[in-house]
Amino acid sequence: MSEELFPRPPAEIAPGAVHLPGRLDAEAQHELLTACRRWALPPAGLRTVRMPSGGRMSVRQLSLGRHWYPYGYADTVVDGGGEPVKPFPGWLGEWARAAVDAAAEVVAGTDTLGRRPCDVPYDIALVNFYGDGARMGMHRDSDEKSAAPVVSFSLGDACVFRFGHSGGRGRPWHDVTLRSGDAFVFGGPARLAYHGVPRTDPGTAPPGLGLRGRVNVTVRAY
Ligand SMILES: O=C(O)CCC(=O)C(=O)O
Ligand SMILES: [Fe+2]
Repeated sequence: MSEELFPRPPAEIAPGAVHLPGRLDAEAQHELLTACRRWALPPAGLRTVRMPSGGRMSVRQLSLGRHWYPYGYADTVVDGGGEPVKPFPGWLGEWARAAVDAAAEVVAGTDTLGRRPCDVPYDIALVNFYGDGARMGMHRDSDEKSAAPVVSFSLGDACVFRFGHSGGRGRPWHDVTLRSGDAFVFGGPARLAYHGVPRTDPGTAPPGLGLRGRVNVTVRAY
């Protein structure tokens, strides 16, 4: 990304966890954001997630392919209006597989991210919308049966993405800044690591994108 003051090379944050800065160019970011805006409309659009504890997530969310609710997957919005979930688009699976292949280049010499080229049948995406002040606590993505890598794409405001380990929510962890267009892949030994978003940095979205806030799309295989 030429406008960055300091270069941001791809980096293996932990074994199996790879940050791919600037993975999506401005056109791809715009394309993904346009799709997110379409998906966010009802039915089965953006909603506030209620936790079993009675609290609400500050992040608003929608699902594609299968509906995620705390804690499982369903074909319909079982904790909302009961509508069928929107389909998972094939092109998003292609983007995810290509990102896994790019991440595998970074960890070349290890097979932590599975077979090359990536042949994972990605079929689920969670789209998270972070308004000012929204955050996501430390958690694991553990409701999928598949051990395939998770691929996340970020749009809009930058955030601190906290990536820990599978042994618990606590330290050690790495804080990584995810910016608009970045991808983050976590598989292999990192697949069940705890991670979260302690904060976003409002107002840091690329001016040309036309987004206030942050959108994150995580692609998974069920
Ligand atoms: O917003 C992010 O970057 C992370 C989202 C996440 O961890 C999730 O949807 O499970
Ligand atoms: Fe997650």
